[in-house]
Amino acid sequence: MSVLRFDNVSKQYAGGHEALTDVSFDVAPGEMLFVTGHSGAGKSTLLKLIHLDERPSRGAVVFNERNLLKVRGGDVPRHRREVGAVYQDHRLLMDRTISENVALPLILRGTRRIDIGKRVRSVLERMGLGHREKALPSQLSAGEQQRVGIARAIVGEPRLLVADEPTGNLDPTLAAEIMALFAELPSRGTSVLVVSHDLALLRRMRKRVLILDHGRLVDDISPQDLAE
Ligand SMILES: Nc1ncnc2c1ncn2[C@@H]1O[C@H](COP(=O)(O)OP(=O)(O)OP(=O)(O)O)[C@@H](O)[C@H]1O
Repeated sequence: MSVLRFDNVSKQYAGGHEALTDVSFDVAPGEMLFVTGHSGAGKSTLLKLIHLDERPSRGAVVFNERNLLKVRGGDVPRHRREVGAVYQDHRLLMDRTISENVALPLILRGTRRIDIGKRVRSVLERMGLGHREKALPSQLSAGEQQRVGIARAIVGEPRLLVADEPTGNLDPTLAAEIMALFAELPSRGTSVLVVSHDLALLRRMRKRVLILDHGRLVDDISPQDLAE
């Protein structure tokens, strides 16, 4: 069983541009992998299809054995709660405290108040932010803000975490720290798919790498091949 499967997926935008062509791959439970490629290769489009910001023109995106084409408009928010997302610009609510930001997905899900408190504290501890619960995002460094974004994405224990250039604006030490946090998630049952064009990072991480070129999946490199 896979967490995510792309079956011959193509995506043509309204203007006629084909951003993805016949893309097929599987993500296993507890797997971490990267997607890379030149600017315009189709990386963000691939994430948009997973997040249901866009729908495929042909083929199927299957998440947890459910064809996402069958997810109707009203069920899209529920699907999005099953997929944690981390962005380069982390999109925190600037007028809410760190713990309020992290609690948001649980509040939306209707989790009991007492459980929300426990889970938020626990995930903030894991991210090394236990002492900043009451701070506002503007009082944190860029790396800390990014960790809050990750805490918010994983607090609901999603089956899959997707991240779009999550270390793009961080220095190499902080980037390595964030990647180490991601690398821990598979052992907790969350698969992780990271879009990055940082080749040095990809080599260092030694995880599976999918390479997109003009919308086609041209390579699927296993960690063993990378290590050679
Ligand atoms: N809404 C849209 N309408 C029309 N064309 C689009 C749309 N979004 C993306 N495209 C085109 O689809 C192609 C793939 O775009 P996409 O954003 O997926 O690439 P990317 O690999 O994420 O690029 P980057 O690394 O620069 O973010 C590009 O040629 C882009 O211009």
